[in-house]
Amino acid sequence: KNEEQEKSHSNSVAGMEKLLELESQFIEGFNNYANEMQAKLSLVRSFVTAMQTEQAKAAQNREHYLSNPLNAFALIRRMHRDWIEWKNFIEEPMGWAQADLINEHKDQLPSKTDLEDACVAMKRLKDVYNLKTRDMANGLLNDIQYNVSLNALDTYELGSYFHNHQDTQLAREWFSECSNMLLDGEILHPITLDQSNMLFIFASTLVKMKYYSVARPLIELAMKLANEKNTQKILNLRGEIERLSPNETFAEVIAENSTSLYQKGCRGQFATQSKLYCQYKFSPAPFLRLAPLKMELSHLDPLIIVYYDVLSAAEIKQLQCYARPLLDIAKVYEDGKNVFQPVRTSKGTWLDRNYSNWSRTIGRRIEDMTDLTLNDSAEMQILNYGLGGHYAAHYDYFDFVKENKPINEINDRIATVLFYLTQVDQGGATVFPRLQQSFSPQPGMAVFWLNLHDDGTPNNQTLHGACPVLVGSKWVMTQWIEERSQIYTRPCLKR
Ligand SMILES: O=C(O)CCC(=O)C(=O)O
Ligand SMILES: [Fe+2]
Repeated sequence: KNEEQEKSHSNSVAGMEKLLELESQFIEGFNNYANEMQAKLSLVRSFVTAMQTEQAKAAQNREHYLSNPLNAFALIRRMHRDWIEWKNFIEEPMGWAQADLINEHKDQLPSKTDLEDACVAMKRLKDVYNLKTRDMANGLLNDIQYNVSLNALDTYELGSYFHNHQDTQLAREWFSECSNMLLDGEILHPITLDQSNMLFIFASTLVKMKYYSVARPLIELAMKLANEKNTQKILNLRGEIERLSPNETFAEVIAENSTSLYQKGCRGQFATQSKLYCQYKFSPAPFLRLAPLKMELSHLDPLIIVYYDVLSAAEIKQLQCYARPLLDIAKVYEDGKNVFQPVRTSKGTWLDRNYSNWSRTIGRRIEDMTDLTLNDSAEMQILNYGLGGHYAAHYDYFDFVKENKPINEINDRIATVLFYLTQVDQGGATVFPRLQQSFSPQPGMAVFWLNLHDDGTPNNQTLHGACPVLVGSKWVMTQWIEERSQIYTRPCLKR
């Protein structure tokens, strides 16, 4: 199970590039397979033609034909040798190299869990952004039409997943999309030759699941395409649908009025407040006199400050190059340890600030931005989100009160700095639902906020989350800053 989570293909867009590369190898293999078949086919065809010509010559008068010693000798030789060789030729296995190629990479292929995660991510996108199933299937995502659509097999997979997970309303919607595609002439399975039988099988599955109204038009089409062999069973199924369909139950469609503040934020529906003010930050480092930081005060309690152009394009490239080969499933802290949880779907890696000169520079800049020290703080974490990748609303502090820790062991995360390395085409905002604040990623921008009150207790107004990425590859870097080493510069105040 653990190993499977390490792979978790859908959890990072950059991580999925490996799959695309692998598929390109498979395609090349299949192309070779097709070429081999074609070569074999043309050999067979030319042999058949030659033999037919010979037969035609003989047909006029067989005895006369065979009375020529050349014809007689050739026939005997052919019948002794050639046909056996052709038999061997036919039996020669084909496509083994290609099958081996796939077999060798079997454990790099997405698992059942990966596919299920991907289905869950599709539902998350639908729910958070209030998308219609039909629009999703057709590549219309939040009013932007992409030149991409799902095919019948994709929609069938989603229908089956939601059916198996008791979401019959959603299952019906995806099966209906699948059915519409089939009625438009799409093929459900590329390896079936008998279209009518394929429709029959799909319709009987739908009948078993009690989606009679989705099955009905399919069975009509199957009837049209039927051959003698399957007419009777199609007729039987049609009868069954007529008999059962009055009992069909439709799940109640829940009116869309329960939009949470989090969802509103993700949809960009918070009233756009004027940010408090903007200024240049010239201190504490003398260097800032020359290159002040552009900051925008966004919220006072908890304090939230946004910085613009605080990472250069070159630094962003460095960070991504460093992280790309090291991406591993991101975890969350729970009961004293770090574990994988579906509330956080991304891949990431840690970066020691002392890794190199450029990382040290970034570390110093964080201290300038925050007026805090990073002594004893954890490493920086670089993250890349995947299909519908998100981080559900959470706090960055630990809340040791809940954990019953003695006071001298308490060292909480006083602040967070969240850098955006990329822009996200759609979705992927960071939302503070209780403050009704949302931030859309822009490369080089950073959000800094304090997680604790001045007396060191957790400020639950800092609840925040990363909205699912609808379209894009979202890269961020976070620095969680710890409390205790701030003692000389920022002593905690009594309430
Ligand atoms: O990626 C984001 O927008 C937020 C990430 C975050 O909250 C975290 O990593 O703690
Ligand atoms: Fe966070």
